[in-house]
Amino acid sequence: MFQQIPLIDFGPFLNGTDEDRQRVSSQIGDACRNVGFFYISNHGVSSTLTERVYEQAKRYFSQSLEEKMKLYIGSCPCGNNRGYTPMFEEKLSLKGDLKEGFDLAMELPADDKDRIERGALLYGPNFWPDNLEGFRECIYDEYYLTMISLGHKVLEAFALSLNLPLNYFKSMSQKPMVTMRLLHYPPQPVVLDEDQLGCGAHTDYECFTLLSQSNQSGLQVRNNKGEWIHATPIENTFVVNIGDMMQRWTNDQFKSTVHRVINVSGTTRYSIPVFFGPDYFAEIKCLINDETPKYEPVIAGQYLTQRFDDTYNYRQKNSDSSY
Ligand SMILES: O=C(O)CCC(=O)C(=O)O
Ligand SMILES: [Fe+2]
Repeated sequence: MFQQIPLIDFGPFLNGTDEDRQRVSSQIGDACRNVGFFYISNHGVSSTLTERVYEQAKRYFSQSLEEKMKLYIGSCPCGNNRGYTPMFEEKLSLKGDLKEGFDLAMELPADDKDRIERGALLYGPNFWPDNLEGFRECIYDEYYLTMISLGHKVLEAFALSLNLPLNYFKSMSQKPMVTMRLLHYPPQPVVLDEDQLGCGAHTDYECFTLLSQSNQSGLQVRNNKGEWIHATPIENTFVVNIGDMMQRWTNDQFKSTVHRVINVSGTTRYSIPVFFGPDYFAEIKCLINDETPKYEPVIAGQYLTQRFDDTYNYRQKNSDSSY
């Protein structure tokens, strides 16, 4: 039963010896098995870069609704879930979430071979604003690509903690489905409508999430007693949490823990999650030897498409969930 979320120094994994990497991985493995959430410090991403991304997020969201709706996620040309999500569009709360977002993922051409020839429709280009100079460079060229590198390191730590070779996940994350979101939560009244939270109770869909939070608290994590534990922001850290694909992959060894956001800070809250999934065609199939698999194998991209279909208003007509 956890009462708090562990903080793990990731520096020795990045810069240390093999022994350091084993030690950090074992701390991470414990956190993944018992909590499903942990913070990492000394992750190598500069705080100045992160601050600049928040500045861009504020700049983006301060535009008029009309301007933002030009990039409405439901009208992105490739239908690959990129662009602007208005308030209440996402239905993790029954009445829709009290947040707006901007989604992007790996920049690939519209005629990407896997997309055209093999139906990997989540691949393709992003849906960028053309009126915000420097936005794309800061968000994508600098931050997104940095987070991809960090994500690969986290996958290495997961591999070691599962007694697998360090590079085990590498061949399955060459063209990874990594969605980054800029999120903006307006303050919400203290009297709560349980059906309308900043982000309703949910688990994440991919393998894991690297989350940066602004100074405002709001994120809560449910422990196995059903108590909500606050994931208070800690400066210069990322919150890392396991998603459903990793729980399936590890046959429930790693926990995809339920969490939600309620912004009662009285002020605006921003956060930047980066959801790290594997390649579209990676097979998510029990990787624990000598255990009976609890889940049917799934193709990662098909699984993720279904999860998006289930939560985004604009995709509801496609939805017929089997997960
Ligand atoms: O905003 C946050 O702190 C967390 C958001 C979240 O859980 C999500 O987008 O899946
Ligand atoms: Fe989440």
